[in-house]
Amino acid sequence: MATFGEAELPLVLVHRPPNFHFPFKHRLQTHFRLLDPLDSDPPESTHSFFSRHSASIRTSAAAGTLLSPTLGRHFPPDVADLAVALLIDVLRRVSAGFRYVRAGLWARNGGFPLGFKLGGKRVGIVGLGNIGTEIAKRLESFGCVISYNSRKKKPSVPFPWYKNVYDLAVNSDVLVVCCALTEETRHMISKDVMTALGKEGVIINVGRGALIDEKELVQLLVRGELRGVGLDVFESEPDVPQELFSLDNVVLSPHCAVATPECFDALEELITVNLKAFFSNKPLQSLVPEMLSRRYEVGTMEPASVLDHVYPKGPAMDGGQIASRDPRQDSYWSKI
Ligand SMILES: NC(=O)C1=CN([C@@H]2O[C@H](COP(=O)(O)OP(=O)(O)OC[C@H]3O[C@@H](n4cnc5c(N)ncnc54)[C@H](O)[C@@H]3O)[C@@H](O)[C@H]2O)C=CC1
Ligand SMILES: O=CC(=O)O
Repeated sequence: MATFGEAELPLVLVHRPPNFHFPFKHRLQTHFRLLDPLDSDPPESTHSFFSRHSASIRTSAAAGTLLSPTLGRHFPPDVADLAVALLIDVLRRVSAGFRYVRAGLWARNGGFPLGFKLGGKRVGIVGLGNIGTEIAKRLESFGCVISYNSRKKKPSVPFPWYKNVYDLAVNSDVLVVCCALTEETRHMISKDVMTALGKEGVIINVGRGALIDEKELVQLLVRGELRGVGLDVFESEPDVPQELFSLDNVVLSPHCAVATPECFDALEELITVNLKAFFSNKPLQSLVPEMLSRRYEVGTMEPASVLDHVYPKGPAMDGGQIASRDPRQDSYWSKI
């Protein structure tokens, strides 16, 4: 069995969802020695890798666990920009107009069907967290009327709150979906909710695909029972329902709302700073609630049980992040 104890660089065990491809891995490798169970052949779960190499990891100099919010403060503006871009595209038919021009239909057939105004639309935000707040800020400045649904009314927020997403849909022209995916929120945008939004309704989803009942969404679109949708996320990424490809009122992007080089640079910087602070016993730049940010000293706990301790119910892998089930938090993730 390999031993990791003699590595000169601090040893970091990477715990990531399979579909997160860690764009800055090479740069982090100049500071840390990364052990990524998913790079094993065949790929392994973090738990089994941890157990298998437990003895070596325990004798390495820096046994401990670091969990800290990483993207949190960097990505919401980028995700919000894409959500607004999708909404403007659906309403003003930007991509559809491009296809029309490119196919030579403008010259052949003349005028293109009118798009719809953004200003004045009643936008219901599903999940007014970091991203939802950025979206609200942007859309308010376009003259939209904002309201939201979340588990609880947020006392400092001026927008009307709807206790359930159905009532939010009844009172909205647009639903922007950006809440965390949990057992509770899976398929929260159900057929009933979409029907309540109505034939002139638009849905934008930058949260997670499974927040929407995708089969029902496709059926409603095929039957012309929604004005349009803009989707960055899908239930079985990267598989996208084929029916969507031929619909002109559908705008699709490949789960890239967060993916700007600026965001990844900031993320890499934050991860590096946090890991360096961790290895030199200094305070982290970004902290998670106490329960998740403990340091486990060598020998005080079996490494495998550290993960069980941090995720008492097991990590909720939702397709792009590790979401905590801790009810005190809205969502939590760590890319490392
Ligand atoms: N498309 C992309 O590239 C990205 C997508 N995301 C997704 O966006 C989600 C939201 O991110 P943030 O705003 O930063 O998270 P956040 O934790 O700040 O906000 C989540 C919001 O969801 C709400 N929420 C949770 N459970 C709910 C429920 N049962 N009903 C109604 N609302 C509920 C919470 O009240 C909270 O306001 C993430 O969980 C992630 O899935 C995040 C980053 C990038
Ligand atoms: O969807 C991306 C994420 O960081 O979450």
